[in-house]
Amino acid sequence: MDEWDDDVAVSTPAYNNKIDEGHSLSRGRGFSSFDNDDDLHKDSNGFGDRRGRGGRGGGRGRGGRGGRGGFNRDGDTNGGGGDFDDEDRGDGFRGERGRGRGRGGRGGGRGGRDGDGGGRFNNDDDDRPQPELDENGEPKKPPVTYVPPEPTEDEGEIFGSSISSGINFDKFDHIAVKVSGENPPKPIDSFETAGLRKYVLDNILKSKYTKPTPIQKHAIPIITEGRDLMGCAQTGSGKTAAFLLPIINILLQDPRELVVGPSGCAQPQVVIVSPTRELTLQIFNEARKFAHGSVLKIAVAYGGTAVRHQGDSIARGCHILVATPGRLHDFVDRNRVSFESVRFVVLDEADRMLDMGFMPSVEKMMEHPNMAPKNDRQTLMFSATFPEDIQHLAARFLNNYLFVAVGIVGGASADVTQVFHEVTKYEKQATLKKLIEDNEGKRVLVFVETKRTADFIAAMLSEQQHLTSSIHGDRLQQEREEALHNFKSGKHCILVATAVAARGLDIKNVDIVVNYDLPKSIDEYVHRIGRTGRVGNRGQAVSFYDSEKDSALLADLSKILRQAEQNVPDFLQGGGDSSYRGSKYGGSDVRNFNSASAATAGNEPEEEW
Ligand SMILES: Nc1ncnc2c1ncn2[C@@H]1O[C@H](COP(=O)(O)OP(=O)(O)OP(=O)(O)O)[C@@H](O)[C@H]1O
Repeated sequence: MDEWDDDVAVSTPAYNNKIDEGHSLSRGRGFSSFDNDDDLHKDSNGFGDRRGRGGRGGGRGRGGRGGRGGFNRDGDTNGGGGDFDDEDRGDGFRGERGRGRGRGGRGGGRGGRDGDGGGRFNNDDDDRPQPELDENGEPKKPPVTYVPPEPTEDEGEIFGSSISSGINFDKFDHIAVKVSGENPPKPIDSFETAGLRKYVLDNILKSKYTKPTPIQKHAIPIITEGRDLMGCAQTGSGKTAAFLLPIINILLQDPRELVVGPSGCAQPQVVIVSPTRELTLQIFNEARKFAHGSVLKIAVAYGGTAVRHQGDSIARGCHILVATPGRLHDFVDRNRVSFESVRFVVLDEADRMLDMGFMPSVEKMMEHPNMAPKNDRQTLMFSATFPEDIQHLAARFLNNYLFVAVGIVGGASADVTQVFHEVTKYEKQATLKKLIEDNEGKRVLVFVETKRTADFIAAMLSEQQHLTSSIHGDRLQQEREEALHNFKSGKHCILVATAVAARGLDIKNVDIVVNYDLPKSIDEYVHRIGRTGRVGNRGQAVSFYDSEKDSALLADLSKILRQAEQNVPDFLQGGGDSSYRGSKYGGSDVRNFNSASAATAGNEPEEEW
């Protein structure tokens, strides 16, 4: 047994120990009935009407901070916790987020056993085997033994992962771009004239990229010239390659010795962090793709997997390490990874990485005694959304950076048609069923608010013979990867997901994104609907608007719709001030650089934001 595996553990609920086979009521997921529309939404009071699931408790919501407070060092979000607790952050702090999420859920619920008064079933009478408890009264966690499949060596698979660009790809060139900061370099026109090495160019060719997207045109020379960058461009517009290509090119152009310290402590030259495991894995595969055939070694570290396996691979040395913050710090704390040789730090989904939940992990990394000071490294941040308050927070990690905004900072992809249905919570199930029936055979990604709803909806659709998977933070990592694989491969046409799948995931042929539950923030909405309509392909987003629950989002939604030149339904009209911190068309740099150093291309702004 690996000592680390003891420490980095997940809860393995009895109901949840199979790999993804789709969902079925008969598999004992603990749903006693589907006529519980009411029950499905009743949990917002934080009480654990768990209907026999026995595990994740009711202490979510406001009561959610009562538990362990989330100092799970792995940030291993497989490990139960509140119903919203999905991402792979490092030091917990989940309970401090706006909505009072929090790991407290784990302690509180247990079907009412702990006297929270909420549970319909009193588990005193429950003769099912109860989990063994640890010294804190928490269910003892079995070690994580999941070893993910080895990354493919098959060229066809390596280069076949990209989404082919769609009919609107050329329209990217008409989006206004604003670059601010001192002395920005000129954007490139083509990959061929960007001074990239042959390896990199060959791999671009094999990826079937014919020309750079706007963010790539600007980011490639900026990074190549050694500058720090905050890059903001719409979902599905190639931000990953915008940082990977120049970084890989520099590592090949100006190679430095690959260092592995005493007892296998790797010293990566590039550290890329992202908020979720699946996104981390995706970036890892993208990095392997663009570095294919070269000497560069790429490694990955994310939670929910056996630590020894990843540790062994990292200990062989890596130029590029792609990681979730929790697992990264685990390796750093155990002297398996050191920041001594770091040349580049990349925060993907940077606004998420810098919000309250992840900020402690990011600070810990950036301010680690081994980490090169910001003048001696390049720091790069990317996202489709970059609220101004987060930009202020980001600035302390950046050195005289350039800010690139392609289109409106935080704007939705214009290639996604956004449709809204006004529904009550009681009508959501029927509306979803009809939508799925009307779109038989289409690939549909359904977002819900809670893990519990994700399981419920997945089971409901499976019961109706729609092959469905679900992905959320209570599923084992193996199940999560299987679910995603089944959806990507088309084995299952429907994937029901919590916020864990909202950002970054690049899945081919997602026809429709459904917001069964609308998210709380407009940025989250933009990321979610951005899972379709990528690289110039058309997509559709259908959102269920429940005026009782979603009215706080109303002004933001109507603004986002107008910005994307889409119809605003009557029920979304009005709504007072938008909380959305949109800015002038083309985005805004909080440093208020005047247009002196701004390079603008494409259409001029039509609307003030
Ligand atoms: N220049 C290009 N030509 C054609 N396809 C491209 C190009 N650049 C990237 N792509 C493809 O576009 C898709 C989306 O890219 P990527 O995932 O990097 O988008 P993103 O901007 O990071 O989106 P998100 O904000 O959702 O994370 C990928 O499948 C990628 O392979």
